Amino acid sequence: MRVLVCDPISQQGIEVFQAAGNIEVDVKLKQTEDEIVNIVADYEGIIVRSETKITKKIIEAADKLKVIGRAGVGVDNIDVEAATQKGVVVVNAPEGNTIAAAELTLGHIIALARNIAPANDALKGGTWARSKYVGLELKGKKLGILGMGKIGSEVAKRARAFDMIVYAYDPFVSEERARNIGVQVKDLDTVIREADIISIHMPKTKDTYRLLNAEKFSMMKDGVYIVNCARGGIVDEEALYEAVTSGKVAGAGLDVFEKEPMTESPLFGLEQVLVTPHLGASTKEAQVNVAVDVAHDIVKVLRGEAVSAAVNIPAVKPELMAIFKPYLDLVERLGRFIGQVTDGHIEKISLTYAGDLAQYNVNPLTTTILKGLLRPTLQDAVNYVNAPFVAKARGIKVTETKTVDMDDYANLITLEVVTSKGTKKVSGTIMQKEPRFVRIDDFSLDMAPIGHMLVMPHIDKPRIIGRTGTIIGEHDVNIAGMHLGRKELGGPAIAILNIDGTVPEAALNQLKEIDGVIDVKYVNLQ
Ligand SMILES: NC(=O)c1ccc[n+]([C@@H]2O[C@H](COP(=O)([O-])OP(=O)(O)OC[C@H]3O[C@@H](n4cnc5c(N)ncnc54)[C@H](O)[C@@H]3O)[C@@H](O)[C@H]2O)c1
Ligand SMILES: O=C(O)CC[C@@H](O)C(=O)O
Repeated sequence: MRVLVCDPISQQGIEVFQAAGNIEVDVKLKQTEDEIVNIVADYEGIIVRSETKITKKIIEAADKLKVIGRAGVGVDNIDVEAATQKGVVVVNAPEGNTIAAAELTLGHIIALARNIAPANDALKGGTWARSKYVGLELKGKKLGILGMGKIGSEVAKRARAFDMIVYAYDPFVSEERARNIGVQVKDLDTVIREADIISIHMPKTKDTYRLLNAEKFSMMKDGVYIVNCARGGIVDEEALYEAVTSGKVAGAGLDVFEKEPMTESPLFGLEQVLVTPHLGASTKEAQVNVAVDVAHDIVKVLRGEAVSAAVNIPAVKPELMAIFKPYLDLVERLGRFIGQVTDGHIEKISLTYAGDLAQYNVNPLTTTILKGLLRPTLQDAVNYVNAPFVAKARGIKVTETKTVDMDDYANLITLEVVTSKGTKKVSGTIMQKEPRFVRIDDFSLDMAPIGHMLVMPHIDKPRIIGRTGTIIGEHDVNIAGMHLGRKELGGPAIAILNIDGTVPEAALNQLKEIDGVIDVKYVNLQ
């Protein structure tokens, strides 16, 4: 078998293939898409870091390809969907560079606070400028961490060692876990308003793209520092330039950029901006870790063994697959649904399997529910293999209850999620081979969990549904179906509307204003 290495990786990673015996390695760096397309049909495996993009065109030309390995965390340079469609496993190395990225972040923070880069430039240019470069002490300052995952947590621990007050914004971090490492969980706007230094450690997703923009900069303290060692694009670079030149932002440390490689930017002309060329993972130790981790997983995939960090393949044993197959789709939808209707930090997830399924090891179903639930926020960082680990690492308690007694359905799966803002529950089953939701909170209903929906808990009274239809119609959104559930006349009720597309924010706000409507959530289960 042959593995193509497209970006430089540590020699120890290559030695893993040599030790495996029957795997030949070709290192071909800095190739264009077309050059890779021309040779990729000869390879069973590919390894990249962040430079080379493994596009749909490459994947489609890769007839023998079984696995793509990312020596690092982010798989945003790999078309995972195209790989999944072609049955190619994508593996990454999610932990090997955590410390390296956390340490570089601290490097940026200290360098900004003490003007190390401009003072260095001035002195080497012949200027002994002591009063110009008076800095700030970190002790007692508030560090606002956006994204308290692996790297954010390590940054927090190190900041606590500097006696900083650490605030974190991350919907998937429990307050208990944050407390254990001395971090206070806050909402986004509080972190933005109160932090002296803001450091980004979240993935780049549609929710985080340009999260720090002109509006957010205007809310910040005067003289705030911004550090981004996560992904380019989370900070709006033009807005940052304006904020630094206006003096709102005292300085910024950037390891990542919206377009990479980035060699020219107006930001490079500002002495308050410290830049590094995506060096977060670039330590000898991290490069050995990620290359060795990903090489071991590639060898396992090529040998047909289970892997620890598959990004796109469910870990379901073949003999259980036939039984679980219809339920995997159902439970993923249960998870995705709850993931989009809950507010607040998730504290506890309870799963109940009632009926025939209770006699089996339902781990694959639980993992799939967790993956569905965490995916809207964590995106590629959570997969079928690591979802339970990711939930545990965030201090989320997961309990599983099984009961074979079930009167109404052959099987009923119930997912209940307790967050800092309340409890939400949804139950589903398979009817005539199709997934159905049959209970939401305490309301019985029967609906196909597909497509776009509006979920509206409300008080059962006239004019709510009519007014809803008018508002949705005014925004040119077509209603395809509707499901209502209520317990008693005039009491709490729920309306689920199937709609033919997304709903503008303005429509959601108008719907929330209707007298009797308790909440409105847009849910996408496409
Ligand atoms: N500069 C580098 O070389 C380098 C090296 C390693 C990782 N990274 C990047 O650093 C980032 C963090 O990596 P990690 O290993 O800690 O990942 P992680 O998955 O452990 O943590 C990411 C955290 O972000 C949170 N999050 C996701 N969406 C959010 C949102 N909308 N709002 C708030 N929080 C949100 C998640 O809940 C999670 O806890 C990633 O973007 C990764 O690609 C960069
Ligand atoms: O490969 C690199 O050096 C960057 C890695 C880093 O951005 C990651 O996501 O792991």
